[in-house]
Amino acid sequence: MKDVFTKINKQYQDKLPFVVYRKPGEDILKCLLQKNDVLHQMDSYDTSGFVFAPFDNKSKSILIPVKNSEHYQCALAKLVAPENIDSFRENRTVNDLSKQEHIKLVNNGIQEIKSGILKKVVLSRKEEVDFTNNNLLDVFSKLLNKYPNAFVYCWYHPKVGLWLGATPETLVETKEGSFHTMALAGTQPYIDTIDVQWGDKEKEEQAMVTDFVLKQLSSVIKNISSSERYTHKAGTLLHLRTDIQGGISNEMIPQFHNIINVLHPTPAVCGLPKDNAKSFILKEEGYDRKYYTGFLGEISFASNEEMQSNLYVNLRCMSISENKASIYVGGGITKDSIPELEWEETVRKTETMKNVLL
Ligand SMILES: C=C(O[C@H]1C=CC=C(C(=O)O)[C@@H]1O)C(=O)O
Repeated sequence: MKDVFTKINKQYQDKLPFVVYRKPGEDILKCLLQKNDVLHQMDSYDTSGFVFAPFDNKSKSILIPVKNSEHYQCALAKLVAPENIDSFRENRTVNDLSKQEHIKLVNNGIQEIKSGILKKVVLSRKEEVDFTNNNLLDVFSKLLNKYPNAFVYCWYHPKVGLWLGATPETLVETKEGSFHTMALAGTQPYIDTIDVQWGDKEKEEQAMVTDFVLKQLSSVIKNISSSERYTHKAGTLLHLRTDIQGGISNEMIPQFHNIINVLHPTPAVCGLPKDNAKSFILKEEGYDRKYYTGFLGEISFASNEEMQSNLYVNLRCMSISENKASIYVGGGITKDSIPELEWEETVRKTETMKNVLL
């Protein structure tokens, strides 16, 4: 692992693109080090590499191609068991201006829902904190250890920026003809147990995601089925989760971008109806989400041998520039949302990143 970290440090100092990541629950660290600083914008999925896609698909996704990169992988030291992660602690100071602005945004969202234009909208904000730790890989190691069930990554391109995250949400996994995704929504703090009750608001907001995903996929994925809804632990938070699976054949691979397009952005990060929610977000949020609530991960569709993909929604993430880390957080708004509680949920979500920074 030390060798891989040395190579990544050198790559970063040389201002060359790289990504280093670990899939949920695995103990293998993988990295791709691009040999030049070309910005590869993706036109199709008929390729192999690591995709980094923005929320707004009007901007193109970026690929670190396997073809132009050195790739390494190594075993990780034994991971901290998820049970050992601290429960959520209330230890935060509040920025009153951000709070007022977010509450105003949520109130606007609720109005739009009450007027019938939207059913659900996911509203977010960006919070800046000092980033004084100049050892990037130290922060990345903390993410790996604290969030063993998350997809943990550090991604860099000199023409785009530096991003880190630990996301609990899978967008799409395909392997040997099988397809898997999830509907993840609804949040409460983890306090010592996952045996918790969920309110109607959370159940409804998560059901909207499940229904949307099942409906969208029914025409493109074979034998689609879904699990019971259950509680999923993500660091110091809990979410409601439903697993959705089906079959995908090699002939469907050329249609892969359609599958992505019907799903992304799901109502877990955007809203319903999708187009109205997206317009509302782009107009009202007042900042650029960039790659937050986009997606990222491996695709391997260039050869006939090992066609597979592992893509995750970019949540619980931050971008870093100079001495500032920008932490991105949001939450699903429905007719039953209480603005003050929605604000508190975003504050709790910032802790996923703050836990490794402060
Ligand atoms: C939009 C985010 O979370 C989504 C995923 C899980 C739970 C969510 C919620 O309870 O609102 C969100 O839909 C975020 O973490 O910024």
